[in-house]
Amino acid sequence: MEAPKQASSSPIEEIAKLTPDKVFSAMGTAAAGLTSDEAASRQAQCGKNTIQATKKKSQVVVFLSNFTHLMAILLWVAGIIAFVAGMPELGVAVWLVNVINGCFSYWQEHQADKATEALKKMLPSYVNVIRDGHEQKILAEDLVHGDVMLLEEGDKISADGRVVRASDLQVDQSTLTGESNPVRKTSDAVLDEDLTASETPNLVFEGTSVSEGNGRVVVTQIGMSTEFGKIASLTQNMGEKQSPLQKQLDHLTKQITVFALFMGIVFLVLDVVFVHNSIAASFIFALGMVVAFIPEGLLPTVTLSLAMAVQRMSKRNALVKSLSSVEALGSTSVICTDKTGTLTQNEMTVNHLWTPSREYEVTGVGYAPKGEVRADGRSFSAADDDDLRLLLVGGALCSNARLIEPEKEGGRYTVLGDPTEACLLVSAQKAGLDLSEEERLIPRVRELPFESRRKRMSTIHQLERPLDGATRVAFVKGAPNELVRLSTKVRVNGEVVEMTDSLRDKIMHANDGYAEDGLRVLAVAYRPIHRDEKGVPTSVSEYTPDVIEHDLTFVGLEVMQDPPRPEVAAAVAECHRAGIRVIMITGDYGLTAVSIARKIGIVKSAHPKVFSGPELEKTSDEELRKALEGEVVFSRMAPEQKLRVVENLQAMGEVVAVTGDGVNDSPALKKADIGVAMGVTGTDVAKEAADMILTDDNFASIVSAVEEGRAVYANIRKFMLYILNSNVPEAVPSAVYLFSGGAVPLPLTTMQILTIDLGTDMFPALGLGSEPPEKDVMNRPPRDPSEPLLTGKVMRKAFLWYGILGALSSLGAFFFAQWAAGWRPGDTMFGVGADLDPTYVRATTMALAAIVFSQIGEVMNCRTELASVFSVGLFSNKQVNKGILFEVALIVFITLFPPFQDVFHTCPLNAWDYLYLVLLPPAVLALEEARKAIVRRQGHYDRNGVRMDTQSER
Ligand SMILES: Nc1ncnc2c1ncn2[C@@H]1O[C@H](COP(=O)(O)OP(=O)(O)OP(=O)(O)O)[C@@H](O)[C@H]1O
Repeated sequence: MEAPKQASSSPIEEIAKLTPDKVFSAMGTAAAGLTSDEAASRQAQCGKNTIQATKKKSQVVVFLSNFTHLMAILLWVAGIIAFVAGMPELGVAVWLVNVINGCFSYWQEHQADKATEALKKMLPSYVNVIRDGHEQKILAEDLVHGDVMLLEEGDKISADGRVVRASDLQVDQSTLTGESNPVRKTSDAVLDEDLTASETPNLVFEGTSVSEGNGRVVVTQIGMSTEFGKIASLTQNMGEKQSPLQKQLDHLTKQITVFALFMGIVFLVLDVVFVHNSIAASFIFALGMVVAFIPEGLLPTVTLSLAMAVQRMSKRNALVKSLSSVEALGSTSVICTDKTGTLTQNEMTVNHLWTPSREYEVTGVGYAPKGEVRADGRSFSAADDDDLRLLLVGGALCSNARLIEPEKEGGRYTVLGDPTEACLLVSAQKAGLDLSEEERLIPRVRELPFESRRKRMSTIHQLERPLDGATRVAFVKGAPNELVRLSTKVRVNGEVVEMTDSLRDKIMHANDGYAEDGLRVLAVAYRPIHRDEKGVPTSVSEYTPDVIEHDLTFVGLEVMQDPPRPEVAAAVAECHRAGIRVIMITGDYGLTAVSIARKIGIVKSAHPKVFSGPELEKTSDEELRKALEGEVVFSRMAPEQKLRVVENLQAMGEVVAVTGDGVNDSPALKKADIGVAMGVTGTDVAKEAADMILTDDNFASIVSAVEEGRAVYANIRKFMLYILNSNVPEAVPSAVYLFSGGAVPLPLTTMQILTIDLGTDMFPALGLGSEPPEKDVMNRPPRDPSEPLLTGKVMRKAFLWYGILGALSSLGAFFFAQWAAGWRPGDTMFGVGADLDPTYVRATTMALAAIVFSQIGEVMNCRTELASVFSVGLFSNKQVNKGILFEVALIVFITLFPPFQDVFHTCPLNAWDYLYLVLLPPAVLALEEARKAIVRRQGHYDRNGVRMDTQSER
């Protein structure tokens, strides 16, 4: 083969002027594609087909941004004030808080970025090419110029290329041109010099997608030399948008910061008025309060817990594309799901064949062509029965799937392509047909591809031996009611007869019988095409469905089994417990749909409302919404109609997740709160429009993702509950000092408050972000998306319960130390007017240590909302355990070593002190466990927080 040429040396316009056969030689390739060796050598020369990321935001800028936001600036200023007020060690400490916080935030963001980057790599894109003479699936990044790429509806185009074969090929070029109407592409040479590249009808471009038809393309440009590569720098600069939760938190953080400033001013004034301290000393005191209240670390922790949830979801087969989807999943209230492949196994086996003259049984399971076709107590082969033969040949030749033989003896047969089509190949082989021989005798000359809207597909074949007097035939297969409607004749006992109403009834009666058993039925018909027929163009390339798909001769039915996935019934029941409705929207026939829906528990009533596509057209939005309030199944739906259902559900206030796989599903996927695309069978276009991709196409994975989504939200609440509650034990001792007019010396110094904020609180809090979903998380109704993150309930629990427990522990420790040294009520306390009094130092050390130890109990309390923490395992969260060890080590450390004792106003503690301290966590834990037990008993919940009496059904 001649030396490789990227079309950069032969301008794209030149390629457009060539006829298809010349294109091959110009690109050093052939209709049978490149050889693997040639492709490898071209890749070695020109590199991989990737769009290199343009310059990302500099890491230095990203790092520095963690030190320049509002809160950070406040802390910088606070440090300066401390210096000016003559407390340099405090200034250094405040700055240190800021630096550590900033580094920590940067690290968290970096982890979150890494997690999302890793996800992107989990969904590589593939392309079908011809190499070494046969069709293969390769990674898009391995495309080289000269590759012959096969395009089908829904494919994303992965390189620039010249079309060499097109069958109704239409391409959506909106990513390049902004024009959303699909553009028709042809393989003919283009001589018009005035066309721009994107206007040239025989060129296709990277980043665009096939909206209809199929075709073959010779790759002319890859990677950064494609048109898309050239403009990639423009699109890659689009920043990640903040999710609603992140926005809410940003806002909340600002509000709390303002509140902290307000509290600081109040404490300053009170200090001056009540304790008569100097303004400088009061400033320092107030500063401690401000720093204590500012919720540092809230936003990055939330970002990280969202990212961690995204990672956990990916392990459960759900790839989420943005962090905001995690939240929407948490509040999903309706899941609209299709049936085939999502609820069912999509491993089709034809188990019955039906013609107006006979019903056949087909034995054998799976895709192995082993089994037989039986009727009237004997085995039948295609050669025995003309109608049977036509049914099987028509079905098999009107298919694009391929059966792949197992590599090892005894292995499983697999399929390439649509399982609905693959099983037709299997049934034909079971009746003894040699399909490659049939393809040779009746070659396909054109395809009118399957469309969900038409619910059928046709292929046109050239005949050696005329059929019904014609030399061309169209095999049509599709939904039985559609084909019956389009048929004017029927094959009965080898003869062609006129279609009558009674024959129609007979066919539909047979169809309904199968459908009621949950079986999927496909009809096969044919249309002889006479050359001189009126209205039929002479050129096959001009055949359209309108021209071909009418006046059909009905042949028979292929009936296939597609059993529900075993895990789906439990997942549906889980949805119902979780207050989530499941609505089936399928292209399949109503009776089949209802039968499957009943088997998996989606419908329970005897006569659920069934809306078919055509019926929906005639229904007003008002009627539709009324129907949506009850049990309803949507059948024979065109993908476009999903959009209307989604819009109406959203108008009813529901948060909707919708599944889809085809090009036409995109509008509904985009409109949905959570668009869910199928990773295996979905088109690239659907995957691009979706928010989440199921790597196993399984409905149960959506439910797992919802569970994770709910857990994230719950964890963020737990985290906030924890970090807010410690504000109370930090503030109350200072308030006691203020309102006693200084008679009670300050139980916690400003440096000690910073110690809690800076060192001890952060790590256990982080651990709460990785708490796995609680057992009852799917037993609660969906979260109202408008509910604020910080509800009155959370604040009451944080401030009035956990916070007060912490404050009592801390004040108790302070007074305990004073009392142990001989102080009695009425006496002047140790430390009044004497900052370095040893008893006072011990008492403040105890006040500090008591907060840290009571926080150990609190973090355990925060881990579950209602369930006993023992039901999830007291030490089951490793992150929390590490956090606890860290905080205890830190507190022991700063009490033991003299330089730290000076800075933190601490001293070593004795055995009695430690006895007091170690009693705090169990006490705090026991009190909260008792409270939870009472609430559980009142509400009839079990130890796991799961309601015992009812399963909430909606
Ligand atoms: N490859 C095909 N060729 C011809 N007809 C088909 C093909 N696949 C499906 N059909 C027919 O078209 C109908 C609609 O198909 P569509 O893909 O929209 O939905 P579905 O596969 O039945 O189910 P779901 O919407 O739940 O995935 C099917 O019920 C079937 O009768």
